[in-house]
Amino acid sequence: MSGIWGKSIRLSIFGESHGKAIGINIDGLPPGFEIDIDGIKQEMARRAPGKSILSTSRAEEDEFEIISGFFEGRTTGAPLCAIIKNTDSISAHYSEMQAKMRPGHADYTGYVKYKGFNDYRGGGHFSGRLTAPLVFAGAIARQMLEKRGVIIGSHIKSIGSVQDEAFDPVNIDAQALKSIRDKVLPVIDDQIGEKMKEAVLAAMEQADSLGGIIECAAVNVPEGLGDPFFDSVESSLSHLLFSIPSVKGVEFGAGFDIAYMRGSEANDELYIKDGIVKTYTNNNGGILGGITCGMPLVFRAAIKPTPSIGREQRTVDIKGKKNTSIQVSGRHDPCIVSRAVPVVEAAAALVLLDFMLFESRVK
Ligand SMILES: Cc1cc2nc3c(=O)[nH]c(=O)nc-3n(C[C@H](O)[C@H](O)[C@H](O)COP(=O)(O)O)c2cc1C
Ligand SMILES: C=C(O[C@@H]1CC(C(=O)O)=C[C@@H](OP(=O)(O)O)[C@H]1O)C(=O)O
Repeated sequence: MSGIWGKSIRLSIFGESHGKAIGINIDGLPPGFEIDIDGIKQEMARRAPGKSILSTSRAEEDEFEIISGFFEGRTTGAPLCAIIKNTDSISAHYSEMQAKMRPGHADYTGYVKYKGFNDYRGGGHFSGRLTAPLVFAGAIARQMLEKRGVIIGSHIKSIGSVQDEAFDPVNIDAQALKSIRDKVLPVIDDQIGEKMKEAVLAAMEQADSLGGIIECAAVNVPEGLGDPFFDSVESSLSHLLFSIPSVKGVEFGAGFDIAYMRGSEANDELYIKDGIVKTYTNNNGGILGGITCGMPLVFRAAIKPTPSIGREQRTVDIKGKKNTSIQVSGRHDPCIVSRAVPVVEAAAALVLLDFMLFESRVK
C-alpha cells in the first residue's frame, strides 16, 4: 500500500479502523516550531465521530500520543510520529462483509488487490477513520501557515439538494474563515444548515444516505507557489484531496461552470492597487499556469453519499461466487460531509506547507 505523500514533508499513514491504533509519521518538518497541542485537539474534535446526530455513533475521542520528533514543546526536526488508539470498534458488525461486498465501499477492490488478506473490519485501511491522522498532521501544518499569515477555512456548500451561499471568491475575509470553523455545522447561512440536517435525517429514516460539496478557501497565499507541469498547485491539491475516502470530484474557481463561459467572462482581468497585482474576478481560483497568483485559493470537493446503508442492495458473495443482496447494519455516518470538512482543510494546509517549505529550501 502506498500510504506515503509529499515532497518537502513526507507523510506516511498507517493502521486499520479495527486494529490497535492508527497513526502518521511526518518527516521534514522544520525544527524548533512550537506546537499548540490544544489547537491540534480542537481540530481533531471537529472530525471525531460520535459527537452529533449526523455522525456515526462510534464513540472515539481521537486522543493522540506523539511518540517522536517533539521535545520540550517544539519540533525537533526528526520524524514526528503520532498514534491514535482505536477504542470503540465492534468487529461483529462486519462478519457478513468477509464474503459480501458492500456496494460503493472498497470491500471488492480491497479483496482483489490484497488477495483476500486485507483487514475488512470497518473498512480496514480504507476506512474514513484513517483521516484522523491526516487531520493531526494538517493541524500542525495549519499552525505553521498561520504564523506566515495564511488562513484556511471552508463551509458546506451543499448536502443533497440543499444549497448554502457560495464564498465571494474575490473578497474572502480571513476572520470570517476562522469563525466558520467554530460552528457545529459549518455553513454561511445557519437556516440553510437546519434544512441540511432535516434532509439528512429524512434520508436516514429511509435507510439511505446523502452526499454533498465542501467549498474551501485559503487567503494570504503567497504568489508564485507551484509549477506549470506535474507539480501544479491544482494537481498537488487534487492528489491529496482524492486520497480522502469518499471524495469523487474536485474543482477550482468557477470549476466545471467555466466551460459554459466565454473568454470575455472567464478571464480574470488584472489591476494594481497599492502596488499589488489583483484580479477583478477569480474564476481561476487563485491559480494560473499551476502557480498561485495571490488571489484567494478557492476549490470545492464533492463527497459521495455514505456507501454503507440499511437499504437492501444487490451484491456478490465473493467466497461462494454467487449473486446475493446486502443490507448493511452497524454504525455509519448518514452523511460524511460535515466530518470531512476538517479533513479537506487539512489536505489544503499540508499541500500549501509542502510548497512553501519547498520554495524556501530551493531559494
Ligand atoms: C470522515 C469519513 C467518514 C466516513 N464514514 C463512513 C461510514 O460511516 N460508512 C461508510 O460506508 N463509509 C464511510 N466513509 C467513506 C468510505 O470510507 C469510502 O467511501 C470508502 O473507503 C471507499 O472509498 P471511495 O469512496 O473514495 O471510493 C467515510 C469517509 C470519511 C472521509
Ligand atoms: C470510526 C470512524 O468512522 C468510521 C468510518 C467508516 C468507513 O467505512 O469509512 C465506517 C464506520 O466504522 P465502524 O463501522 O467501525 O463504526 C465509521 O464509524 C472515524 O471516522 O473515526
